[in-house]
Amino acid sequence: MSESMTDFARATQEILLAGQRMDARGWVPATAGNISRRLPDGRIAITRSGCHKGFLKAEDVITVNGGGIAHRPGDKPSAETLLHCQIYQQDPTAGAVLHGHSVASTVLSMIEKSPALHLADYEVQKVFEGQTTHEASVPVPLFENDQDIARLAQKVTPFFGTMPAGYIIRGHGVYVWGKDMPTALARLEGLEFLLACLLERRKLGQ
Ligand SMILES: CSCCC(=O)C(=O)COP(=O)(O)O
Ligand SMILES: [Zn+2]
Repeated sequence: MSESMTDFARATQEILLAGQRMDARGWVPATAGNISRRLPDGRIAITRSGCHKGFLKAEDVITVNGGGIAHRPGDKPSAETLLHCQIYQQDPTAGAVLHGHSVASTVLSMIEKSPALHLADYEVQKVFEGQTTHEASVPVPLFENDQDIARLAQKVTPFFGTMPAGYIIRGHGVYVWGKDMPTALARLEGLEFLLACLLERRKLGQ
């Protein structure tokens, strides 16, 4: 097996396990969500469009170039591939990207009319990039949903460097990334925990 095949096989296993974990938490209902991993040679391993992320098979992971074009003709990558490519392009440290559609991210982003949610006073916010204290306020930008993913990506571009917890697409879901899959998963779990806390507090009228 060549070195690049080994990297792809390892990334594929990480993507399959991440899909199972996200499914177990209820964050990728039906065929929602997508998952990717940057390979050392610059290719991006990403889920095929339309697969259930809890039941991914190795053949459901394919590779695209930095512009989101599949290396193998006929392969159909995630409909949101350009958002993954954008993160890898804008953040050279990013090695894994996770996108989910949790109840909390969907409901909160539809209730909240301002352009961001703010996470403050929670110990868990230290899971995010550069965060060392609960005393900080971590903004999570909210972008309007758009079926034109290239146009949506343009709206996100100016925010890179200011999104330690990722971002949310209104009525749609979260995007989170990290240097590797464990880091991205930890950030997703941290963000989803905090969104669930915010939702509980809203229900309590706080
Ligand atoms: C049924 S969810 C609608 C599409 C979506 O938002 C998503 O995350 C999954 O799309 P993909 O093409 O990656 O399967
Ligand atoms: Zn989606």
